[in-house]
Amino acid sequence: MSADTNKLPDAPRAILFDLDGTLVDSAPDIAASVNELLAGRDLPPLSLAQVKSMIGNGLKKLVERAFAASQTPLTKAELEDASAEMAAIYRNHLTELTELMPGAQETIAQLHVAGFALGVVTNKPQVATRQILLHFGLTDRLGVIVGGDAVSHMKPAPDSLLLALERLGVEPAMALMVGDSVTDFEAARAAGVPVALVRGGYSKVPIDDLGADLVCESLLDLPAILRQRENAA
Ligand SMILES: O=C(O)COP(=O)(O)O
Ligand SMILES: [Mg+2]
Repeated sequence: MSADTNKLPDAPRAILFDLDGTLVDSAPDIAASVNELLAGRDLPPLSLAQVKSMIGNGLKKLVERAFAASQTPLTKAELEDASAEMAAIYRNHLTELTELMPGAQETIAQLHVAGFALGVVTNKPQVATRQILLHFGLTDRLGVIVGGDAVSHMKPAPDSLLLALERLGVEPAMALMVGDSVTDFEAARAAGVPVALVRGGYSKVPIDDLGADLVCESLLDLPAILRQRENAA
C-alpha cells in the first residue's frame, strides 16, 4: 500500500467501484468477443495483453482501438456497425471466462456489513454490467449500478459518479472511488470524490504515477484501511 491515507475522507459513507479490471477480470471474454468480431472480417486475432490495454473507455472506443491495431481504421458509420455487432457478440460471452478479481467478493461483503453504501460505476453498458454482477451474486449488496450508457458523458467525465452518489444520497467528499485506471482517477477528481487505485487491473500507465489518494495492492486492503480512517475520525 502507498500514498497518504490522510487524504481519504475521515468517515466515507459510500464506496463506488469500477468494474473491468477492478471488481472483475473480464478481459478474456472481451478479447474472445473482439477476436470473433475481427475474424468475421478476416482479420487476425489480438493478444489478451493488447485487448487489456484497450479496455476502460467504453465499448465503442474498444472497437475503434481494436480495428486501428489491426491496421483497418473504420469510418464513423463502420464504427457504429462494428460496435453494434461487438455488443451483440459480447452479450453471449459475458461470464464464460470472466472471474472476480482477487478479494472482490469478500471486500464487498465486509464493506456491506460495515454499513457503507456501495455502488458500481463503469463504462460498460448497463445491461451487460447488471448481468455480470448478478452472475457473481453481487447485486443485492449494491445500492446503485451506473453503466456507461446511463449518462451522456462516461468516465473520465464525472457524470456517472455524480449520478450514483445522488442516488445513494451521499456528498462527493464523503465517498471513495475505487478503480484501476487513469479514467477512474480523472472521473473521481472531476467529481470531487477521493480516489483509490488497485494494482493488477488494466492500466496502461504505472498507477503510482497518477497521484491517487491511495494505491492498494489488493481490494482486500480496503476494509482495514477504511476502519482505520473511521477510528481516527
Ligand atoms: O471500457 C469499458 O467498457 C468498461 O471499463 P470500466 O469497467 O473499467 O469502466
Ligand atoms: Mg477499469
